[in-house]
Amino acid sequence: MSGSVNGTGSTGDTGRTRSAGSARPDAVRARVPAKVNAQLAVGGARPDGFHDLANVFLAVGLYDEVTVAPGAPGGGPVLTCTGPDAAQVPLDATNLAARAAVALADRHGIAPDVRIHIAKDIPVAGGMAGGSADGAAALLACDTLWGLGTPRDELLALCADLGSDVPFSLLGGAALGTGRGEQLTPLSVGGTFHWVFAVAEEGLSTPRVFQEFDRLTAGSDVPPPAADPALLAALRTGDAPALAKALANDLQRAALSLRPALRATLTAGTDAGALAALVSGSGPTTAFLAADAEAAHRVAGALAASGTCRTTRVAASPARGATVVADTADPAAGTGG
Ligand SMILES: C[C@](O)(CO)[C@H](O)COP(=O)(O)OP(=O)(O)OC[C@H]1O[C@@H](n2ccc(N)nc2=O)[C@H](O)[C@@H]1O
Ligand SMILES: Nc1ncnc2c1ncn2[C@@H]1O[C@H](COP(=O)(O)OP(=O)(O)OP(=O)(O)O)[C@@H](O)[C@H]1O
Repeated sequence: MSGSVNGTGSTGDTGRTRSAGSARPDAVRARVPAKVNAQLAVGGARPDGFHDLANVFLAVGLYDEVTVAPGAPGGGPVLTCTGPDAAQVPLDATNLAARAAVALADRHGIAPDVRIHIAKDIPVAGGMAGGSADGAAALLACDTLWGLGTPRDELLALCADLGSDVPFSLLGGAALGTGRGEQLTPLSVGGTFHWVFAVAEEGLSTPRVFQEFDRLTAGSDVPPPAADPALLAALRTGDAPALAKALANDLQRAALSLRPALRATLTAGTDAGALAALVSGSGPTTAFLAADAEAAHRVAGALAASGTCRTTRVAASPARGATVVADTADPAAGTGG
């Protein structure tokens, strides 16, 4: 699939365009992980429509790869995407990877003429920050392609403008997100956690799930969100059974209200021996913490056989944030996917 996006500053606006350096690579590929929310504490709706969060992000080893290469002058970002869910990925200006390229180019006064290929392995609209991941990866890859050397804190600020989950996709590892989730404090993780993800037949819209949260909590006192010290200690010590006890997602009730069938998936995973089961972020992907890698594969097999999900994935955490994995020196870094 491919699509053309005419981004800001891409239509021959030479007054704002400068050469961004000489020794630039022909193509740059960045790898970026999905996330699971070990804790998602949600406060009441703010005047701007967002919700304050205490969001304990954990990057998991399921990856998209975003490759960028110079595009036709004046053409703006042109997108292609491959992978099992590629048909659900928009290839126009709304794609977070295209928005990231345009935002970075605008910041530096250059033209966002770039070909962007997304090799998508993260489930789409699954509460695993797949679009956010592509935004962070495209930002990093374009920064390298264009030789800009944008400081890390500026990249993180650009990420925050793109979406609440995007800064964490750049950072990776584990972090507490406050504000709307974009203000990050890195957390230490003392071991490897093994997860199974059950991917649902159809995605859920994140704004729709927050709306349902508001509907379900209307008239009740929503306490200010706070990170659970027991959960942070479990992460720090790499204690899977303790983490299992502390996992919590305030959006779970809303996701289950919109998609009651997810209850059967959660039950199938715990019946199969998962230490804990919860909805991942806004869902509908469900996440299962397993005692070790072998147990994770057992739980995945049982979930697949249960008929309560479309597919299952096994992944470990923590994982590195968006990382450049290849540039022009690697001929495999082309955009053909
Ligand atoms: C559910 C999570 O994935 C948990 O990590 C995130 O909070 C969602 O992050 P995201 O997809 O990057 O969301 P954004 O693109 O920033 O916002 C999409 C929509 O989700 C709702 N939203 C998002 C984040 C937040 N803290 N409060 C909200 O109410 C708003 O309706 C917003 O318009
Ligand atoms: N690069 C992208 N990949 C996937 N979806 C994208 C992308 N850019 C924009 N979108 C749009 O974003 C919507 C949400 O997709 P995404 O995979 O990011 O959901 P999500 O994982 O539930 O997000 P989050 O966990 O951050 O709330 C999709 O339905 C799609 O229309």
